[in-house]
Amino acid sequence: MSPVVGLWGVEKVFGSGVRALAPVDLEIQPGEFISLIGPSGCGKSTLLKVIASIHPPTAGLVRWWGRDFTHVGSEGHRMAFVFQDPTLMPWARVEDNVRLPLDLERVPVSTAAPQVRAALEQVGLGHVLRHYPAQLSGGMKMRTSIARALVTRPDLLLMDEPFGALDEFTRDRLDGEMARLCYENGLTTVFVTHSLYEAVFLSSRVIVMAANPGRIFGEYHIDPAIRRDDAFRLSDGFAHMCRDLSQMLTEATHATFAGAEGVNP
Ligand SMILES: Nc1ncnc2c1ncn2[C@@H]1O[C@H](COP(=O)(O)OP(=O)(O)OP(=O)(O)O)[C@@H](O)[C@H]1O
Repeated sequence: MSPVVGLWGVEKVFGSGVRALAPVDLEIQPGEFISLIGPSGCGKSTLLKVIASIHPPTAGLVRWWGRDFTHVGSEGHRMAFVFQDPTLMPWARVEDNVRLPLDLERVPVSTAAPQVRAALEQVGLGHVLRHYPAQLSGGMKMRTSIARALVTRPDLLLMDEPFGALDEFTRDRLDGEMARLCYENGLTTVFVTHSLYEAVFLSSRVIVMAANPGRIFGEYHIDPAIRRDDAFRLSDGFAHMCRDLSQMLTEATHATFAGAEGVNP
């Protein structure tokens, strides 16, 4: 079976000359929850945007469900992106914000309404359909943004540090909700984060990146069958995995500096 997304020998050099991605090989399998983590500037967002086809690669091959990007968007091959900023329309009610992707596809409002309600219920916001963004907390705004991504029933969810701006308590709660949502539905997810605790809590595979040039340094696997709940967060196993990953991140950071010396003498 083809991976959901496959990248082979993918490089990205920006017009400024910055080599954001050295050759990257990555195959994302159905149902995986992958986190991208690594030092600032190592190309996490760039890699996510290449996967989203927001950035075309400079070299290499990317395939979505075994085909080129023109096939993405059809039933069974849908992708959605969640940014760090919830980017809600302030003048529109929550339900209208969430309906936006369906409006853009010209889905009739009567057909869209149950999908909008279901997406909002998935993120625990079934009771604020008629609210405006200004009436929501930061966590609720982000949940609305996630509902807007879920409303198209994506097969691949891409998230660029979605909870980075939230307080730790809200973030932990949203992590728990995301884990439940993604694992229960077998939703393939790629998630950029700066938090190794968040990466361990959420992921079935953590990709550790190094910088100068941006590249994959290593990966860390976590049993997808583990229940992502408070008991897991407090367990010795969790602490052990965080220590392992922290060690790998330290090595990636050293490799970053070694790489920087090599690339920019
Ligand atoms: N649109 C762009 N044009 C030029 N250079 C860019 C662009 N986007 C990113 N870069 C550069 O590419 C490199 C990788 O950036 P990227 O944002 O992917 O890293 P990151 O790992 O996500 O960083 P951070 O953790 O700080 O968010 C950086 O040197 C950055 O300055």
